[in-house]
Amino acid sequence: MTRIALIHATPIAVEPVHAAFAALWPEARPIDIMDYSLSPDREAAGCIDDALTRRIEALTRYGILTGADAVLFTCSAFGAAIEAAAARADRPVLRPNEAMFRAAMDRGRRIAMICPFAPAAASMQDEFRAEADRLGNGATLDTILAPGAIEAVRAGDIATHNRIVAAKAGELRGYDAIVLAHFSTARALDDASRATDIPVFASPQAAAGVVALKSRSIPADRAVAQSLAALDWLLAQGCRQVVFKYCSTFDSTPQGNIGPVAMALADRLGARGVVVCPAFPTMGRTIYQGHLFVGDRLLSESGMQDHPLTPMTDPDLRRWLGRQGTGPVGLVPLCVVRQGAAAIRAALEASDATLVVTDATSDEDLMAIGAALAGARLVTGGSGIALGLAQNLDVAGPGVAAPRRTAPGPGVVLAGSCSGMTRRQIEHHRAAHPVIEIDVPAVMAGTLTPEAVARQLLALVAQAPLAFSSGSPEQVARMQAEYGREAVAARLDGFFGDLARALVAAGVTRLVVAGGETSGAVVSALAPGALEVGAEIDPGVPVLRAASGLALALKSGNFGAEDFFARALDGMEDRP
Ligand SMILES: Nc1ncnc2c1ncn2[C@@H]1O[C@H](COP(=O)(O)OP(=O)(O)O)[C@@H](O)[C@H]1O
Ligand SMILES: O=C(O)[C@H](O)C(=O)COP(=O)(O)O
Repeated sequence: MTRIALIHATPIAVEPVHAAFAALWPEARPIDIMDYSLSPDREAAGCIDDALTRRIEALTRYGILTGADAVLFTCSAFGAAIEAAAARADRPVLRPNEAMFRAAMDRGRRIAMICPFAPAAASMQDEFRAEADRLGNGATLDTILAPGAIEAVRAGDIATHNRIVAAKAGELRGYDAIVLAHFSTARALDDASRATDIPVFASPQAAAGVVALKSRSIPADRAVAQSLAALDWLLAQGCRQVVFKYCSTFDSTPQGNIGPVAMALADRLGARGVVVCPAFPTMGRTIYQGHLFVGDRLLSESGMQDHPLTPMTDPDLRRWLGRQGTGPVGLVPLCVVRQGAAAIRAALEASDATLVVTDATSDEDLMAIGAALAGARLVTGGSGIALGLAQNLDVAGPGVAAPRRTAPGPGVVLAGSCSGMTRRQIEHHRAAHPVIEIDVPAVMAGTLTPEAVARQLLALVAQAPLAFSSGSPEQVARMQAEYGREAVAARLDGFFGDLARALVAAGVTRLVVAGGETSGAVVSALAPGALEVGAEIDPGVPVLRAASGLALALKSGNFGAEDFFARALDGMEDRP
């Protein structure tokens, strides 16, 4: 059982943080280390002096001596000292505000912090500044003191505390998010959320993180290194379950990257019997006897055998992983999955293999697999695997925020996927909108520039134009034979990235992108920061909104119905 040393500088933080653990992570064992002189001493010192810094370090060492897997400070007034202690510790040492600040910055740049304990304000401002600088997002934090609130809670009058904090929240205008400064203030989260339309965040509840990598088809050693770095970061945030998400068509080559990355993550986490389940039944991706199907076809006959970067020529997931050097791979067959969560868990635990392909042909199977994975350190799968994982988390969340608004504005479609579905969607779009074919040989020869295509698109922007590079398997094979697979992909990635940048710079506010790699290139070039997930346009493809107001739909080549492009652009329009 994971042991977390909680270090409290004030008694008023104890109850909220325990309540948060009980709700969000009941399997953990939080232990309390209390030095209630810290908070008044901090107030008297007026800053984090040497003596306080040494005390924070000693407490961190003591927390580790108790055998804790991580140390969490519950008082917000010691940021720099905690950072210094963390640098010397051999396991995660966390400040209370890290996750909350990031969650708030995901909502936009203008953040307000309601702060009942004035001496904590300066160091929290510093922490916020450091995080905003690290992310380069230009976020600003205004501190709003809430006189009387801390005194009320110290006197046990929670109702008054909550009323004061909520009243402050209700007065705020023009902010993208409000954060509540201390663990003790989290008590007022519900009241404050009711008092305002602005999303409100508190420390204990803001504790989830996603890292999006573009590692599907880069060299395996780089994919492993990037994934391990992401894992370390997530562990440092205190994450207790890590999901390695890959495509539900298992996009990879005999060199990787799913097998090597999954093995490296399992090794770092000491995990065995790790589930491998790319099933996404809603999209026709099912697994039976370890073989992946797309609709009523084996994967290798579904069109994926012609994929430009990751041609999937073998539907046997165990054999495919074996070619990627994973060693023997286990199987939990459908007949066991149908016996339910306990049987699945027992089968995974009994397996000698590190990786275990798990059959699933329906959403009910994914729910049972999800239940079996409660507490598993590592899970791997397509996006469908998430279906059954949420039930293990009793997360109310920090309140539902009002969706971001997109200024109605010009919309453009970019297609780099060569999948059959994308090519049909392009033809469908052509019937009512202008469609421009990007001349790939001219791109490779350097005679066609992204700026030229941007100019063509912008001239037609009122009619929802589309530009595509998507070629038939024969055209793709010709380009690759002439220039090499990686060179074509890299050049087109760069082209789409520059094209998207030029379009957004010229005022495009709605962008639909077809193709996973192509979407990765566009997002890397635009660097929009965290994206808010909105309504689902078609299964597996939501509207995404950036803090800047830009709306995106990033579509796997295979996903979406034939009329997807126009519907996606339409779905991004804000309606009164
Ligand atoms: N005409 C073309 N010839 C060769 N390769 C192409 C062509 N058009 C696009 N590509 C490449 O095909 C790949 C498509 O991958 P991706 O965008 O991930 O789509 P999907 O989601 O269908 O896998 C990209 O690497 C892209 O650069
Ligand atoms: O066809 C598929 O299943 C896709 O390649 C896929 O899995 C993409 O998934 P994503 O969730 O859109 O990355």
